[in-house]
Amino acid sequence: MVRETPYFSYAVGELPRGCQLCVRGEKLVLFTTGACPRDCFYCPLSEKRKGDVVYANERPVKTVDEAIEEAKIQEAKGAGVTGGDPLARLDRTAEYIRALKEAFGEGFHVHLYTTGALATKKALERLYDAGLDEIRFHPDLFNPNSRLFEVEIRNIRNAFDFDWDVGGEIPSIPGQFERMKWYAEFLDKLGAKFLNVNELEFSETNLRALIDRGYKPISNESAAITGSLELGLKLLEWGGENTSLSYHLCTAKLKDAVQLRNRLRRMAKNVARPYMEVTEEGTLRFGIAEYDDLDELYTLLVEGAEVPEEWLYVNRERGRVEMPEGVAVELADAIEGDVRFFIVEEYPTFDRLEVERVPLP
Ligand SMILES: C[S@@+](CC[C@H](N)C(=O)[O-])C[C@H]1O[C@@H](n2cnc3c(N)ncnc32)[C@H](O)[C@@H]1O
Ligand code: SF4
Repeated sequence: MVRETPYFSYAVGELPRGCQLCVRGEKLVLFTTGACPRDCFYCPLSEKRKGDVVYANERPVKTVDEAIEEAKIQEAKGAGVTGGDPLARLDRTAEYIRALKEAFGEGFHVHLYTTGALATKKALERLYDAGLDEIRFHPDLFNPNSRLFEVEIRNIRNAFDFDWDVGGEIPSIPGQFERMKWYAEFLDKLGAKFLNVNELEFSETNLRALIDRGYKPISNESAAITGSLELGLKLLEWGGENTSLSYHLCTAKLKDAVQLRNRLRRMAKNVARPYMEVTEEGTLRFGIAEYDDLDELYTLLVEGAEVPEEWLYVNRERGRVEMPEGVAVELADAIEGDVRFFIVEEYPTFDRLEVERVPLP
Protein backbone atom coordinates (compact mmCIF):
# COMPACT_ATOMS: atom_id res chain seq x y z
CA MET A 1 0.00 0.00 0.00
CA VAL A 2 2.79 2.46 0.92
CA ARG A 3 4.85 3.41 -2.11
CA GLU A 4 8.07 5.34 -2.52
CA THR A 5 7.63 8.31 -4.86
CA PRO A 6 10.23 9.50 -7.39
CA TYR A 7 10.83 12.48 -5.05
CA PHE A 8 12.31 10.68 -2.00
CA SER A 9 8.96 10.72 -0.24
CA TYR A 10 6.30 8.10 0.56
CA ALA A 11 2.64 7.99 -0.28
CA VAL A 12 -0.62 6.11 0.08
CA GLY A 13 -3.08 7.04 -2.67
CA GLU A 14 -2.79 10.17 -4.78
CA LEU A 15 -0.61 13.14 -3.80
CA PRO A 16 -2.65 16.27 -2.97
CA ARG A 17 -2.72 18.67 -5.93
CA GLY A 18 -0.72 21.23 -3.91
CA CYS A 19 2.08 18.68 -3.43
CA GLN A 20 2.09 17.62 -7.09
CA LEU A 21 2.93 21.19 -8.11
CA CYS A 22 5.28 21.79 -5.16
CA VAL A 23 7.62 18.87 -5.93
CA ARG A 24 8.07 20.24 -9.45
CA GLY A 25 9.11 23.62 -8.00
CA GLU A 26 5.95 25.21 -9.41
CA LYS A 27 4.57 26.61 -6.15
CA LEU A 28 5.34 30.14 -5.02
CA VAL A 29 5.92 30.07 -1.25
CA LEU A 30 3.78 32.94 -0.03
CA PHE A 31 4.37 33.78 3.63
CA THR A 32 1.63 36.25 4.60
CA THR A 33 2.57 36.78 8.27
CA GLY A 34 4.80 35.37 10.98
CA ALA A 35 2.05 36.03 13.53
CA CYS A 36 0.63 32.84 15.04
CA PRO A 37 -1.66 32.07 18.00
CA ARG A 38 0.47 29.03 18.89
CA ASP A 39 3.89 28.35 20.35
CA CYS A 40 4.88 24.85 19.21
CA PHE A 41 8.16 23.60 20.72
CA TYR A 42 9.19 22.43 17.24
CA CYS A 43 8.40 25.75 15.51
CA PRO A 44 11.04 26.19 12.76
CA LEU A 45 10.50 29.92 12.08
CA SER A 46 13.62 32.10 12.15
CA GLU A 47 13.63 35.19 14.41
CA LYS A 48 13.27 37.35 11.30
CA ARG A 49 10.13 35.50 10.18
CA LYS A 50 8.43 35.54 13.58
CA GLY A 51 7.33 39.17 13.06
CA ASP A 52 4.39 40.43 11.01
CA VAL A 53 6.35 40.19 7.76
CA VAL A 54 5.41 39.14 4.21
CA TYR A 55 7.64 37.15 1.86
CA ALA A 56 7.21 35.68 -1.62
CA ASN A 57 9.84 32.91 -1.67
CA GLU A 58 12.98 34.62 -0.24
CA ARG A 59 11.81 38.08 -1.26
CA PRO A 60 10.41 40.49 1.36
CA VAL A 61 7.36 42.09 -0.25
CA LYS A 62 5.32 45.18 0.53
CA THR A 63 2.73 44.91 -2.24
CA VAL A 64 0.76 42.29 -4.10
CA ASP A 65 2.49 43.38 -7.33
CA GLU A 66 5.88 42.37 -5.93
CA ALA A 67 4.53 38.91 -5.12
CA ILE A 68 3.12 38.63 -8.67
CA GLU A 69 6.51 39.61 -10.09
CA GLU A 70 8.21 36.91 -8.04
CA ALA A 71 5.66 34.34 -9.27
CA LYS A 72 6.45 35.38 -12.85
CA ILE A 73 10.23 34.93 -12.34
CA GLN A 74 9.50 31.42 -11.05
CA GLU A 75 6.90 30.72 -13.74
CA ALA A 76 4.81 29.51 -10.81
CA LYS A 77 1.65 27.52 -11.50
CA GLY A 78 0.33 27.98 -7.99
CA ALA A 79 1.11 29.16 -4.48
CA GLY A 80 1.35 27.64 -1.01
CA VAL A 81 0.18 30.20 1.54
CA THR A 82 2.01 29.79 4.81
CA GLY A 83 3.18 31.52 7.99
CA GLY A 84 2.81 31.81 11.01
CA ASP A 85 -0.90 31.37 10.69
CA PRO A 86 -2.12 33.13 7.52
CA LEU A 87 -5.53 33.50 9.18
CA ALA A 88 -3.96 35.81 11.79
CA ARG A 89 -3.92 38.43 8.99
CA LEU A 90 -7.04 37.39 7.15
CA ASP A 91 -7.60 40.58 5.11
CA ARG A 92 -4.06 40.52 3.76
CA THR A 93 -4.10 36.78 3.06
CA ALA A 94 -7.41 36.98 1.17
CA GLU A 95 -6.16 40.02 -0.78
CA TYR A 96 -3.01 38.19 -1.94
CA ILE A 97 -4.90 35.02 -2.92
CA ARG A 98 -7.47 37.01 -4.89
CA ALA A 99 -4.78 39.05 -6.66
CA LEU A 100 -2.78 35.96 -7.67
CA LYS A 101 -5.91 34.29 -9.02
CA GLU A 102 -6.77 37.42 -10.98
CA ALA A 103 -3.25 37.76 -12.36
CA PHE A 104 -2.72 34.12 -13.36
CA GLY A 105 -6.24 32.76 -13.85
CA GLU A 106 -8.53 30.24 -12.16
CA GLY A 107 -6.13 27.37 -12.86
CA PHE A 108 -3.45 28.89 -10.61
CA HIS A 109 -3.70 26.46 -7.68
CA VAL A 110 -3.58 27.91 -4.17
CA HIS A 111 -3.30 25.87 -0.97
CA LEU A 112 -2.99 27.18 2.57
CA TYR A 113 -1.65 25.95 5.93
CA THR A 114 -3.37 26.91 9.17
CA THR A 115 -3.56 25.96 12.84
CA GLY A 116 -7.37 26.07 12.63
CA ALA A 117 -7.59 28.30 15.74
CA LEU A 118 -9.05 31.19 13.74
CA ALA A 119 -10.93 29.16 11.11
CA THR A 120 -14.46 30.35 11.81
CA LYS A 121 -17.08 29.83 9.08
CA LYS A 122 -16.84 33.52 8.25
CA ALA A 123 -13.05 33.45 7.93
CA LEU A 124 -13.16 30.35 5.71
CA GLU A 125 -15.82 31.94 3.55
CA ARG A 126 -13.48 34.88 2.92
CA LEU A 127 -10.73 32.50 1.78
CA TYR A 128 -13.09 30.47 -0.36
CA ASP A 129 -14.43 33.62 -2.04
CA ALA A 130 -10.87 34.77 -2.69
CA GLY A 131 -10.30 31.53 -4.63
CA LEU A 132 -8.50 29.15 -2.23
CA ASP A 133 -8.43 25.58 -3.63
CA GLU A 134 -7.04 23.47 -0.80
CA ILE A 135 -6.70 23.87 2.99
CA ARG A 136 -4.47 21.95 5.41
CA PHE A 137 -5.01 21.90 9.18
CA HIS A 138 -2.28 21.50 11.80
CA PRO A 139 -4.00 21.46 15.22
CA ASP A 140 -2.10 21.55 18.54
CA LEU A 141 -2.10 17.74 18.82
CA PHE A 142 1.15 17.26 20.68
CA ASN A 143 0.60 19.76 23.49
CA PRO A 144 -1.27 18.23 26.43
CA ASN A 145 -1.80 21.70 27.98
CA SER A 146 -3.13 23.32 24.82
CA ARG A 147 -5.61 26.19 25.19
CA LEU A 148 -6.50 26.06 21.53
CA PHE A 149 -6.84 22.39 20.64
CA GLU A 150 -10.59 22.10 21.32
CA VAL A 151 -11.38 25.21 19.26
CA GLU A 152 -9.15 24.05 16.42
CA ILE A 153 -10.78 20.64 16.26
CA ARG A 154 -14.23 22.22 16.28
CA ASN A 155 -13.24 24.66 13.53
CA ILE A 156 -11.94 21.96 11.17
CA ARG A 157 -15.56 20.84 10.72
CA ASN A 158 -16.35 24.27 9.24
CA ALA A 159 -14.09 23.57 6.26
CA PHE A 160 -16.41 20.85 4.96
CA ASP A 161 -19.07 23.43 4.08
CA PHE A 162 -17.01 24.53 1.06
CA ASP A 163 -16.12 22.94 -2.25
CA TRP A 164 -12.34 22.68 -1.85
CA ASP A 165 -9.91 19.95 -0.81
CA VAL A 166 -9.54 19.53 2.95
CA GLY A 167 -6.70 17.72 4.64
CA GLY A 168 -4.35 17.68 7.60
CA GLU A 169 -0.64 18.38 7.73
CA ILE A 170 1.40 17.55 10.83
CA PRO A 171 5.01 16.86 11.72
CA SER A 172 5.94 13.29 12.63
CA ILE A 173 7.00 13.54 16.29
CA PRO A 174 8.73 10.43 17.68
CA GLY A 175 6.81 9.09 20.69
CA GLN A 176 3.48 10.53 19.46
CA PHE A 177 2.11 7.67 17.37
CA GLU A 178 -1.18 7.51 19.29
CA ARG A 179 -1.90 11.23 18.75
CA MET A 180 -1.08 10.97 15.06
CA LYS A 181 -3.37 7.95 14.69
CA TRP A 182 -6.11 9.76 16.55
CA TYR A 183 -5.92 12.70 14.14
CA ALA A 184 -5.95 10.44 11.08
CA GLU A 185 -9.10 8.74 12.36
CA PHE A 186 -10.70 12.08 13.15
CA LEU A 187 -10.04 13.39 9.63
CA ASP A 188 -11.19 10.14 8.08
CA LYS A 189 -14.54 10.26 9.90
CA LEU A 190 -15.11 13.84 8.70
CA GLY A 191 -14.47 12.79 5.09
CA ALA A 192 -11.17 14.66 4.61
CA LYS A 193 -9.14 13.87 1.53
CA PHE A 194 -5.58 13.53 2.86
CA LEU A 195 -3.16 13.68 5.75
CA ASN A 196 0.33 14.96 5.05
CA VAL A 197 3.11 14.10 7.44
CA ASN A 198 6.38 16.02 7.56
CA GLU A 199 9.66 14.50 8.64
CA LEU A 200 10.64 16.55 11.72
CA GLU A 201 13.52 18.96 11.13
CA PHE A 202 15.52 21.22 13.37
CA SER A 203 16.33 24.84 12.67
CA GLU A 204 18.47 27.42 14.46
CA THR A 205 15.51 28.44 16.63
CA ASN A 206 14.09 25.06 17.71
CA LEU A 207 17.25 22.94 18.09
CA ARG A 208 17.64 23.65 21.83
CA ALA A 209 14.00 22.71 22.57
CA LEU A 210 14.28 19.52 20.49
CA ILE A 211 17.51 18.42 22.16
CA ASP A 212 16.05 19.16 25.62
CA ARG A 213 13.26 16.73 24.79
CA GLY A 214 15.73 14.06 23.75
CA TYR A 215 15.50 14.43 19.96
CA LYS A 216 18.65 14.25 17.85
CA PRO A 217 19.58 15.06 14.24
CA ILE A 218 20.20 11.94 12.12
CA SER A 219 23.67 13.19 11.06
CA ASN A 220 25.87 16.25 10.79
CA GLU A 221 24.75 16.73 7.18
CA SER A 222 21.00 16.65 7.70
CA ALA A 223 18.40 18.69 9.58
CA ALA A 224 16.15 15.61 9.94
CA ILE A 225 15.43 14.23 13.43
CA THR A 226 16.12 10.58 14.28
CA GLY A 227 13.07 8.33 14.29
CA SER A 228 10.67 10.77 12.62
CA LEU A 229 10.78 9.18 9.16
CA GLU A 230 10.32 5.65 10.56
CA LEU A 231 7.36 6.79 12.64
CA GLY A 232 5.82 8.52 9.62
CA LEU A 233 6.15 5.30 7.62
CA LYS A 234 4.50 3.34 10.42
CA LEU A 235 1.57 5.78 10.32
CA LEU A 236 1.22 5.40 6.54
CA GLU A 237 1.22 1.62 6.84
CA TRP A 238 -1.42 1.73 9.55
CA GLY A 239 -3.44 4.43 7.77
CA GLY A 240 -3.42 2.60 4.43
CA GLU A 241 -5.04 -0.40 6.14
CA ASN A 242 -7.41 1.39 8.50
CA THR A 243 -8.58 4.63 6.86
CA SER A 244 -9.64 5.90 3.42
CA LEU A 245 -7.36 8.95 3.50
CA SER A 246 -4.50 9.57 1.11
CA TYR A 247 -1.16 10.11 2.83
CA HIS A 248 2.05 11.85 1.84
CA LEU A 249 5.15 11.59 4.00
CA CYS A 250 7.26 14.57 2.95
CA THR A 251 10.94 14.11 3.77
CA ALA A 252 13.73 16.60 4.49
CA LYS A 253 15.42 15.26 1.38
CA LEU A 254 12.39 16.03 -0.81
CA LYS A 255 12.41 19.66 0.33
CA ASP A 256 16.15 20.04 -0.21
CA ALA A 257 17.04 17.87 -3.16
CA VAL A 258 13.84 18.03 -5.21
CA GLN A 259 11.51 20.92 -4.41
CA LEU A 260 14.14 23.60 -3.82
CA ARG A 261 16.33 22.46 -6.71
CA ASN A 262 13.42 22.44 -9.15
CA ARG A 263 12.29 25.88 -8.03
CA LEU A 264 15.84 27.25 -8.40
CA ARG A 265 16.13 25.83 -11.90
CA ARG A 266 12.87 27.48 -12.96
CA MET A 267 14.04 30.81 -11.56
CA ALA A 268 17.64 30.59 -12.82
CA LYS A 269 16.73 30.56 -16.49
CA ASN A 270 14.80 33.80 -16.05
CA VAL A 271 17.33 35.74 -13.97
CA ALA A 272 20.66 34.57 -15.44
CA ARG A 273 22.65 37.34 -17.14
CA PRO A 274 24.44 36.37 -20.38
CA TYR A 275 27.78 35.81 -18.62
CA MET A 276 26.30 33.40 -16.04
CA GLU A 277 26.16 29.63 -16.39
CA VAL A 278 23.09 27.87 -14.98
CA THR A 279 24.25 24.68 -13.22
CA GLU A 280 22.37 21.38 -12.90
CA GLU A 281 21.56 22.41 -9.33
CA GLY A 282 19.88 25.61 -10.50
CA THR A 283 22.64 27.88 -9.18
CA LEU A 284 24.30 30.70 -11.16
CA ARG A 285 28.04 30.31 -11.76
CA PHE A 286 30.30 33.13 -12.95
CA GLY A 287 33.56 34.96 -12.29
CA ILE A 288 34.08 38.12 -10.24
CA ALA A 289 36.87 40.61 -9.62
CA GLU A 290 37.10 42.62 -6.40
CA TYR A 291 39.09 45.81 -5.87
CA ASP A 292 38.68 48.92 -3.67
CA ASP A 293 37.99 51.26 -6.61
CA LEU A 294 35.43 49.69 -8.98
CA ASP A 295 35.76 52.41 -11.67
CA GLU A 296 39.52 51.98 -11.76
CA LEU A 297 39.08 48.20 -11.94
CA TYR A 298 36.57 48.51 -14.80
CA THR A 299 38.93 50.75 -16.80
CA LEU A 300 41.79 48.34 -16.19
CA LEU A 301 39.71 45.41 -17.47
CA VAL A 302 38.37 47.19 -20.55
CA GLU A 303 41.37 49.29 -21.59
CA GLY A 304 44.27 47.37 -20.05
CA ALA A 305 43.11 43.78 -20.52
CA GLU A 306 40.82 44.53 -23.52
CA VAL A 307 37.82 42.60 -22.18
CA PRO A 308 34.70 43.40 -24.31
CA GLU A 309 32.34 45.60 -22.28
CA GLU A 310 29.39 43.31 -22.90
CA TRP A 311 31.13 40.60 -20.88
CA LEU A 312 31.40 42.80 -17.80
CA TYR A 313 28.85 44.00 -15.25
CA VAL A 314 29.73 46.43 -12.47
CA ASN A 315 27.76 45.32 -9.44
CA ARG A 316 28.15 48.30 -7.08
CA GLU A 317 25.80 46.87 -4.45
CA ARG A 318 28.07 43.85 -4.04
CA GLY A 319 31.31 45.81 -4.67
CA ARG A 320 32.61 43.80 -7.63
CA VAL A 321 32.81 43.38 -11.40
CA GLU A 322 31.09 40.25 -12.73
CA MET A 323 32.16 38.32 -15.86
CA PRO A 324 32.15 34.85 -17.47
CA GLU A 325 34.02 32.21 -15.50
CA GLY A 326 36.60 31.64 -18.29
CA VAL A 327 37.43 35.35 -18.48
CA ALA A 328 38.08 35.48 -14.72
CA VAL A 329 40.37 32.46 -14.96
CA GLU A 330 42.41 34.07 -17.76
CA LEU A 331 42.58 37.48 -16.10
CA ALA A 332 43.61 36.04 -12.74
CA ASP A 333 46.61 34.59 -14.54
CA ALA A 334 47.44 37.75 -16.48
CA ILE A 335 46.80 40.57 -13.99
CA GLU A 336 49.19 41.14 -11.12
CA GLY A 337 48.63 43.35 -8.07
CA ASP A 338 45.74 43.78 -5.62
CA VAL A 339 42.78 42.69 -7.77
CA ARG A 340 41.23 39.50 -6.34
CA PHE A 341 39.46 37.04 -8.66
CA PHE A 342 36.95 34.36 -7.66
CA ILE A 343 34.51 31.91 -9.19
CA VAL A 344 31.22 32.13 -7.32
CA GLU A 345 27.99 30.17 -7.29
CA GLU A 346 24.80 31.86 -6.15
CA TYR A 347 21.14 31.00 -5.77
CA PRO A 348 18.97 32.80 -8.37
CA THR A 349 16.78 33.91 -5.45
CA PHE A 350 16.02 37.51 -4.45
CA ASP A 351 18.67 37.36 -1.70
CA ARG A 352 21.23 35.85 -4.16
CA LEU A 353 22.62 33.59 -1.45
CA GLU A 354 26.26 32.74 -2.22
CA VAL A 355 26.80 28.99 -1.89
CA GLU A 356 30.36 28.69 -3.19
CA ARG A 357 33.39 30.97 -3.62
CA VAL A 358 36.66 29.69 -5.05
CA PRO A 359 39.61 32.12 -5.09
CA LEU A 360 41.63 32.09 -8.32
CA PRO A 361 45.39 32.00 -7.92
C1 LIG B 1 6.06 25.27 8.29
S1 LIG B 1 4.37 25.05 8.62
C2 LIG B 1 3.61 26.50 8.07
C3 LIG B 1 2.22 26.73 8.59
C4 LIG B 1 2.02 26.84 10.07
N1 LIG B 1 3.01 27.61 10.72
C5 LIG B 1 1.95 25.48 10.69
O1 LIG B 1 2.83 25.14 11.49
O2 LIG B 1 1.01 24.76 10.37
C6 LIG B 1 3.84 23.85 7.47
C7 LIG B 1 3.89 22.46 8.02
O3 LIG B 1 5.19 22.21 8.49
C8 LIG B 1 5.12 21.24 9.51
N2 LIG B 1 6.12 21.57 10.54
C9 LIG B 1 6.07 22.44 11.57
N3 LIG B 1 7.22 22.42 12.24
C10 LIG B 1 8.04 21.54 11.62
C11 LIG B 1 9.39 21.09 11.84
N4 LIG B 1 10.13 21.55 12.82
N5 LIG B 1 9.89 20.16 10.98
C12 LIG B 1 9.16 19.69 9.96
N6 LIG B 1 7.90 20.07 9.71
C13 LIG B 1 7.34 20.99 10.52
C14 LIG B 1 3.71 21.16 10.01
O4 LIG B 1 3.22 19.87 9.68
C15 LIG B 1 3.00 22.22 9.22
O5 LIG B 1 1.76 21.78 8.81
S1 SF4 C 1 1.69 26.61 14.18
FE1 SF4 C 1 3.49 26.80 12.82
S2 SF4 C 1 4.17 28.94 13.02
FE2 SF4 C 1 2.73 28.54 14.68
S3 SF4 C 1 4.05 28.03 16.40
FE3 SF4 C 1 3.44 26.09 15.43
S4 SF4 C 1 5.03 25.62 13.92
FE4 SF4 C 1 5.28 27.79 14.52
